[in-house]
Amino acid sequence: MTQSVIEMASVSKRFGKLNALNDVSLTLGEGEVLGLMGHNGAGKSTSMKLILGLIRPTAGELRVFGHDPSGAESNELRLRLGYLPENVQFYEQLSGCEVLRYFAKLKRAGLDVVDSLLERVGLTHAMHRRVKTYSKGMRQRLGLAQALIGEPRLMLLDEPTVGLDPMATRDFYSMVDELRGRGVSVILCSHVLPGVERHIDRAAILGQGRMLASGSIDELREAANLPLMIRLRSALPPETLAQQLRSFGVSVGHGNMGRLELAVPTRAKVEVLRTLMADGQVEDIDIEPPTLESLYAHFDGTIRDSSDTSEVRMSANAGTEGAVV
Ligand SMILES: Nc1ncnc2c1ncn2[C@@H]1O[C@H](COP(=O)(O)OP(=O)(O)OP(=O)(O)O)[C@@H](O)[C@H]1O
Repeated sequence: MTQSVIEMASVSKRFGKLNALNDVSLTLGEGEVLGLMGHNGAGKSTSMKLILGLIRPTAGELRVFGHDPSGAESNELRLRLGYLPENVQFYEQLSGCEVLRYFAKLKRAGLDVVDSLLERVGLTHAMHRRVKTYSKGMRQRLGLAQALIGEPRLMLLDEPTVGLDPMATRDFYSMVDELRGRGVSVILCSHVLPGVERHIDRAAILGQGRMLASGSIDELREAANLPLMIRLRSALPPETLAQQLRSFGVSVGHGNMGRLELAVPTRAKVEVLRTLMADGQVEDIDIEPPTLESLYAHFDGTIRDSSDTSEVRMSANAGTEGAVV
């Protein structure tokens, strides 16, 4: 059992009459990476600001490294945090190097870290150029470098890959893996980040200020009970396949490039594969478990579909687009 870096118990945050967060509980252990997801206005940034100690909860208990983040130790505590805000802004007239030196001084870190951080985020070539000449992706890289100053033990990254090209996104996730390997805890905050699931230990999905679901991807898959997709090419007509697989609760639809798409209840996976392979008619096959995007859509949909937002349904969804049966 790792030590808790964040303990949030039944936290609510009101802004006037608006309930931005409602009875939210969350824990984060040492070296854990959490994907915090939710629609616009779901309460992600509010959660970040609470953890940073910039605002206080209206109700509930919040501890970061065992302390109240807006209490007497808040300044010391923040030295252990790295924060990349959404839409990061810098002093436009300063160079990238000067920006990092400025933040290094604020964080009481040595200035010698600046060059290596710029190299780490691929900005060495532009370090003496003014930030006003930087592209969106370069600003985002500078923001990441800023968040890494002082070797933080907890990183809060709000929409970290916005503006990054595919190579930079890949480098970013390698950095997350490396941080995790060093025992740094990370919260990645986003609507949904494509490709993030391999790099997170757990996901937490917020909707209208409530925690809709949280757990490992496997736990979320189990709770959502979404079908896995099997895409295949077969010599058999779709109707025959549908007939063969009906008793397993499989629905068969048409996919791209003449392939068939089978929505298969997870519990029936092995039996379905056995049946498909038995007659030797399958020419090509791919199996795709429910993605994080589909899990997010599922849990987010539960609250959007529900008129009473205090009661969240976790219903199974075993349908597929364009089903032929
Ligand atoms: N300082 C504030 N005063 C009043 N309302 C606020 C304040 N900050 C946030 N809110 C409201 O609280 C709710 C949650 O906002 P929050 O910024 O946490 O959402 P979010 O999930 O980060 O959204 P986004 O994805 O758009 O960044 C929203 O309805 C927002 O308008």
